[in-house]
Amino acid sequence: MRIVVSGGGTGGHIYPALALINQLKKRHLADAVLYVGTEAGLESRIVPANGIDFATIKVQGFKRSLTLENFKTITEFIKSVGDAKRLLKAFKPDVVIGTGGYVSGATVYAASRLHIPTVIHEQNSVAGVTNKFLSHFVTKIAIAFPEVATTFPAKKVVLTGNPRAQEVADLTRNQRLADYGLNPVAPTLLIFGGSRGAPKMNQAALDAIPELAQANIQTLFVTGRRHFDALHSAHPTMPAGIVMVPYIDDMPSILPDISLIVGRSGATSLAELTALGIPSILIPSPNVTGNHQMINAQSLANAGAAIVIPETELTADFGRQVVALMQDGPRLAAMAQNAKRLGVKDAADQLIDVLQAAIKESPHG
Ligand SMILES: CC(=O)N[C@H]1[C@@H](OP(=O)(O)OP(=O)(O)OC[C@H]2O[C@@H](n3ccc(=O)[nH]c3=O)[C@H](O)[C@@H]2O)O[C@H](CO)[C@@H](O)[C@@H]1O
Repeated sequence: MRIVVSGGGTGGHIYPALALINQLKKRHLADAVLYVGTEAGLESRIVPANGIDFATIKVQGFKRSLTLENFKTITEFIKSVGDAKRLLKAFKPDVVIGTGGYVSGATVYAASRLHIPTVIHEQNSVAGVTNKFLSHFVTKIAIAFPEVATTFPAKKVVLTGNPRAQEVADLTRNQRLADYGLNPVAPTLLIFGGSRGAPKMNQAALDAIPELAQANIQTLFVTGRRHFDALHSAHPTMPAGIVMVPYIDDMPSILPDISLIVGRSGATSLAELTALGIPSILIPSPNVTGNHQMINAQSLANAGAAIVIPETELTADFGRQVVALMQDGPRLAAMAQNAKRLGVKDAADQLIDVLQAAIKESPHG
């Protein structure tokens, strides 16, 4: 199939799109692929680095209330849709999929106006603004959490899971922690605040470091690119066994060697850690639509796969809590098993089925 994929802004929208493309390629179903993103989003670095054709359009986000700014945004949106239409007319895709972010709003909407079959993938337990808007125009809607189904027109919805889960599901330990100067066989804690990093999370990590060091807990602390320089100047050296880095370019290479994750509860991260069966302590971001990170996290906590700590309830005891769990082998093993039960190991194949159904359903398909 000829496919246009669009999703951007943040890793949580980009990595599922890349996982889908990889699986299409693996199954020799990708005759031609074009990724449409923005220059400003993380996708402009990540997508070309993965050897995928990348085109950009300019988009601006909507404010949630009606402001003068939104009038400008609407004009911008109409312009973005025009730009997207030009790209689509030239590329002639059989199907267009949006994985979230404003850029997917313009691209998928443009496709629907051109009567090209369209699919959106909603990673979260609460729908984002873009996907809510697009749900009225698209052919099919793929979801990863059953809770979100009722937000969308029922006959379009298919539960597929997150394709990134399939990409990592069969990975096994490969001792790549050595690339970061860590002992590749020691139990390891990974701390990261989603794809962009989170200052509150970084602070909690810094506060916990003396305790982690004292307990000899090997730790990989990922700050997020834009926070690294300031943190590194303030803390130029870390205790032995603790490594601070800005970003992990190839997360799947290290995840199988991680014993515990302390992180935000972005949907794509959760898809990865359930597919692999990694226990976690989740501190949901409170700054997201419909508090969806809390709902994402609770679905893992309810299954005994994760411990949830609301950001407002982080205390000076946090470091001790993390150390205690890292030292509790049986509990970690039970949480790992419970996490693995939630993983959807064929999510990319299920999403490909949805793409094929969308193409078939279209009068031009
Ligand atoms: C603040 C915000 O709006 N966050 C949203 C964003 O999160 P965010 O972009 O943080 O997304 P997720 O936590 O879902 O996924 C992060 C992705 O980035 C990867 N990664 C992360 C760090 C790193 O150093 N290297 C790396 O490759 C992870 O392995 C994962 O694949 O999109 C998610 C998916 O729609 C939402 O659920 C989140 O609520």
